[in-house]
Amino acid sequence: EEQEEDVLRELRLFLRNVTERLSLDRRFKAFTKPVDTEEVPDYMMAIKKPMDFSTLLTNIDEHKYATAGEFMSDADLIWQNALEYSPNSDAMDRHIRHRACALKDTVRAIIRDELDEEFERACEEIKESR
Ligand SMILES: Cc1noc(C)c1-c1cc(NS(=O)(=O)c2ccccc2)cc(C(=O)O)c1
Repeated sequence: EEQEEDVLRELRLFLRNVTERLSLDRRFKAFTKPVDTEEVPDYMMAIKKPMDFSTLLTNIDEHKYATAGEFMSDADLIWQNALEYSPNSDAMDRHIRHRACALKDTVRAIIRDELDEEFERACEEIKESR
């Protein structure tokens, strides 16, 4: 009903705000759009579920996330994929791994500081009731 739609609208506003703030951080520029398979031809063979900030925003707009937890699972894919694809000791891989680790810590810090536990529980109850 209406109150439930109000909660889900507030969730989408919060998730868009988090995603947009991450997209503005210069450290995370490589995560703003899908990895370019022209530039990185073997990427799709190595990574089964690519993810990036622009795809997160599209998913939010398509009401794909019923809870912040579901959003976190996709947001975590971004840094997990980067660690998986860039495991080597060369400078480029180390660079992307540092950014991936910074992204992991930044997402967790934002959610811990800004997501109200009661609000997330309300989203989970709406999801269970549907
Ligand atoms: C993310 C990610 N996961 O694996 C890799 C590798 C990256 C990643 C992706 C991008 N953006 S891109 O796929 O459009 C591109 C790749 C190569 C040349 C020019 C553009 C940039 C960088 C970067 O470090 O600059 C790294």
